[in-house]
Amino acid sequence: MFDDSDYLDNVLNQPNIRKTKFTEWMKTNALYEEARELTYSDFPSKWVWHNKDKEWKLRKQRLCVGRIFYSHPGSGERFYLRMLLNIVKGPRSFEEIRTVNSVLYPTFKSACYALGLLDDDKEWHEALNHASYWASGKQLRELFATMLIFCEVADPYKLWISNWKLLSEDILQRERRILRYNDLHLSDSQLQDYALCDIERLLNKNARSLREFETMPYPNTLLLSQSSNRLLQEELDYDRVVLAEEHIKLLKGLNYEQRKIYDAVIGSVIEKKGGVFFVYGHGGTGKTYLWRTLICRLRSEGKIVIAVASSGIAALLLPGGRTAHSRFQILINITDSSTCGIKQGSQLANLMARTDLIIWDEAPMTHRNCFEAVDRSLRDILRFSDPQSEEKPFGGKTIVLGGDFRQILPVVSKGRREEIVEASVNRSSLWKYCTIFTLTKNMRLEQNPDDNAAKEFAEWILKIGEGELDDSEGEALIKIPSDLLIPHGTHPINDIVDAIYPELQTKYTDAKYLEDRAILAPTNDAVQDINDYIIDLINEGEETYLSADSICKAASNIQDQELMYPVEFLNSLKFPGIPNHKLRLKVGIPIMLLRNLNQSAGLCNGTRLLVTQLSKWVLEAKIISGTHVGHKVFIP
Ligand SMILES: Nc1ncnc2c1ncn2[C@@H]1O[C@H](COP(=O)(O)OP(=O)(O)OP(=O)(O)O)[C@@H](O)[C@H]1O
Repeated sequence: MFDDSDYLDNVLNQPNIRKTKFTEWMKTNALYEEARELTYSDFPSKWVWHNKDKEWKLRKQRLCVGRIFYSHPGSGERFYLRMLLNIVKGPRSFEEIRTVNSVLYPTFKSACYALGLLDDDKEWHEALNHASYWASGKQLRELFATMLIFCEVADPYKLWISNWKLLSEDILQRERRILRYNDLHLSDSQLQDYALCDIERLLNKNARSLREFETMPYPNTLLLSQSSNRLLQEELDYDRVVLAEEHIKLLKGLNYEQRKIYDAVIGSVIEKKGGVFFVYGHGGTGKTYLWRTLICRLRSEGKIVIAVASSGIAALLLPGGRTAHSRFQILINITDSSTCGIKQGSQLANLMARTDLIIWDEAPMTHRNCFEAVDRSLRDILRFSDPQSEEKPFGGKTIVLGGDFRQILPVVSKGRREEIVEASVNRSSLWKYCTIFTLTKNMRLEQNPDDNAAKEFAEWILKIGEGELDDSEGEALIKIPSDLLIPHGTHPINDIVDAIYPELQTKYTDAKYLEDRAILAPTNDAVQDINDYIIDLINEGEETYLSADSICKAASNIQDQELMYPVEFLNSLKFPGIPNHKLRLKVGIPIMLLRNLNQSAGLCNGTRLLVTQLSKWVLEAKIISGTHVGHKVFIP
């Protein structure tokens, strides 16, 4: 305490003036082991500040929430120190606050960066650099394209120009091999052109282009034009002999119901009659098997089949499958008068014009507006080559929709039951054109006819779908048979992990063991608890990844929004589909991707992978589910 009239020197020389809550916090950390388990923001939850003695003492009662004074991002080191105080536990000095993984950093900002808390291009430079120890030039180009699409790189040109040598290190050898000319020499600008060409193609597969990144150079158009019909080429680039052989095998296996559908669809394609078919069958009735038979037959004859599914993970089960949204360029915010983003005269429009069959799996999951948008777009594109197309559903193409209405219906945000039903494909004006086929025989059970438990389960689940377990309309309580439940004792997480992953510590390196099991949890918090528990069981070095969260400046014009949303608040937010601020990983653990990173490489929302190497800025993982099992990929 001091008065206005006191001399400044006297005030500054008071014995307690140098003791602040903050400096005493570090002193307390030095004195008490138990104090060192808390961050500065958590400290008041267990310790209380005694202003008279200028001392922190252990709290005896009541819980308390700590709050650190706000510091504006423009205030430099103070802002970064504040950021660290939400993370660092128990430091005894300023130096310890700036120490990350035993390295003392010169500034709080550089320590924040080392922890991955800053959104800065330096991290993408380092990710490419780290990955170059493990990855080939081709894999690095894929990583670079992923960064351009998903990582909001601030200066793509700088990233390119500082790393182009790494990104093109395999190109000279590749071209020598292709041209069978061992003395081939390529100049730096030619090497850059080839690498940029590859990157442009990778971006095109995700409906993006280098042209969108203003500072990035565009490759020599002559080189690119060698693959001008890339989309068509991709769809025609199948080994017809292998497909023909596979088709013979699959065709022999078709059951009566599948064969009837096969004949109807093939007839429609061959006679170019067009038509909309809907194949309705519950899980295991052989829809995917039927799609594969149709696809093998037509592709082996050089015909084009576009195979799409409503979700990325279902698309992976189809040979050459993509999500419907990405293949048809369907808008995310779709209305009942939308069309797709397919431009007349574009490669995609040409591909559509040449398409013989469209297969759309899991159709009941998709909003009817999407089918109607594709229908409108196809009529519009095809009327140039055949004016009558405008009058025909889907412009006269043959289209097969498949799925099961007992499973997931379209997601209507905060929608009531009627709204969800109204959004389904069978409420669309196109439904009247549909020829409906039903598959009833569970072929999955046929493979193990003696597995009575599987049979009972399949019957039970079907009864739920048919509403036969309860008479009530709408919501109902379903009693789960006791043999399907995991009995739990005092530690439910331990019980569920033990039941699903027995002997985890010895078996976690076995990809098959991991591929066959999964725990589904209803909330992110439950996922976090289970993940933390499992990660602690695995005896490997751990790497922690923190997100760099900030408010999108374009999203609103509110002044002082940094003040309203301090960083630790943003970090504490948890959203479905987005990992929490802190992600703990170890080599050997299975992970699931939450974005459609690169569908043609099998990387989509739901793909399961096994972590094989970890660096601070990039991780290497092996795919363990879908069509690209065994492939190694790099994720920034
Ligand atoms: N005609 C058939 N001959 C032999 N095996 C078949 C046949 N039809 C399906 N199967 C096999 O039965 C299993 C289930 O089939 P499939 O995956 O095609 O069913 P589905 O209807 O797509 O199932 P879900 O809806 O659960 O994805 C697969 O292992 C598949 O290989």
